[in-house]
Amino acid sequence: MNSSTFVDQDGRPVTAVTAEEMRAIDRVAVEKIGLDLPRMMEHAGRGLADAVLRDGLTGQSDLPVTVLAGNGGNGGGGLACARHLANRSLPVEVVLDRARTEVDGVTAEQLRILEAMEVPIKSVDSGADLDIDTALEGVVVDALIGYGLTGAPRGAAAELIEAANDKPGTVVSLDVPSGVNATTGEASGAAIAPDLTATLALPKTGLAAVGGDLLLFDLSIPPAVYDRLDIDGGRPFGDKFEIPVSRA
Ligand SMILES: NC(=O)C1=CN([C@@H]2O[C@H](COP(=O)(O)OP(=O)(O)OC[C@H]3O[C@@H](n4cnc5c(N)ncnc54)[C@H](O)[C@@H]3O)[C@@H](O)[C@H]2O)[C@H](O)CC1
Ligand SMILES: [K+]
Repeated sequence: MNSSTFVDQDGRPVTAVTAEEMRAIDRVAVEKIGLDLPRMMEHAGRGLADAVLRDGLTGQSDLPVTVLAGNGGNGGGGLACARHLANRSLPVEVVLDRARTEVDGVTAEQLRILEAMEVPIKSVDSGADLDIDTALEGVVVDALIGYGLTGAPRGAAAELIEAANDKPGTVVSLDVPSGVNATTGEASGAAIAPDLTATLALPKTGLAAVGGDLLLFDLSIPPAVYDRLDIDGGRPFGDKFEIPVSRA
């Protein structure tokens, strides 16, 4: 995998990064620049909402958009997206892959905002109030797992991935389809087959092996971060905040 795996609309190469490189980019952004996770997550959530709203995806029916969320940075971006959609009067509901009490950190902060907004939040763990099949009939936003995947998806995350794939509706994944290894593109178990992936900062190398459309969203990471790591990040966004990207 190299920088010519992806190109922008004008055929210019867009650098791809592995999960390890992206983790290093995040670390330098936080530790050396002070660009903290909540700030980046807000960009992720807004970009994802924008991806869901484009192409009139949500105009297809009155069914709620279901945001599937895990407990990491990916889930937190999905929850921020849910806020933006709800603010546009779209019916939105959140399905967590764990009990509410098991969500922590910045992701729990995002969840508390949604609770205050009275956005419906269900949890696979709460059993009785969730029928997975009927919950996934509208557009599905996949924010269960991103580049933090370890091994094949387990438990409720695996169940939700399979249920989402069984539905005919549109699935939009945040950063990487859940269950797909961000570096290799391999899926060693259940993996989302997305219609669209909204990936962040730079495409992940593994996305070369994934189907569906690709949009790249800016997280506002300064070029100095890439310079410090000797990664040729380029300036893929030009004067935009998001660009379509294709597999070369
Ligand atoms: N600067 C950035 O790139 C930003 C990225 N964002 C998003 O954050 C994720 C990476 O976040 P991280 O917390 O490191 O990990 P994930 O959310 O991808 O995954 C952790 C999550 O997944 C669960 N999990 C992991 N493996 C499994 C498994 N085999 N089965 C079941 N569940 C699994 C784990 O329990 C956690 O719940 C990146 O992809 C971006 O989407 C930020 O939003 C903004 C900054
Ligand atoms: K995901």
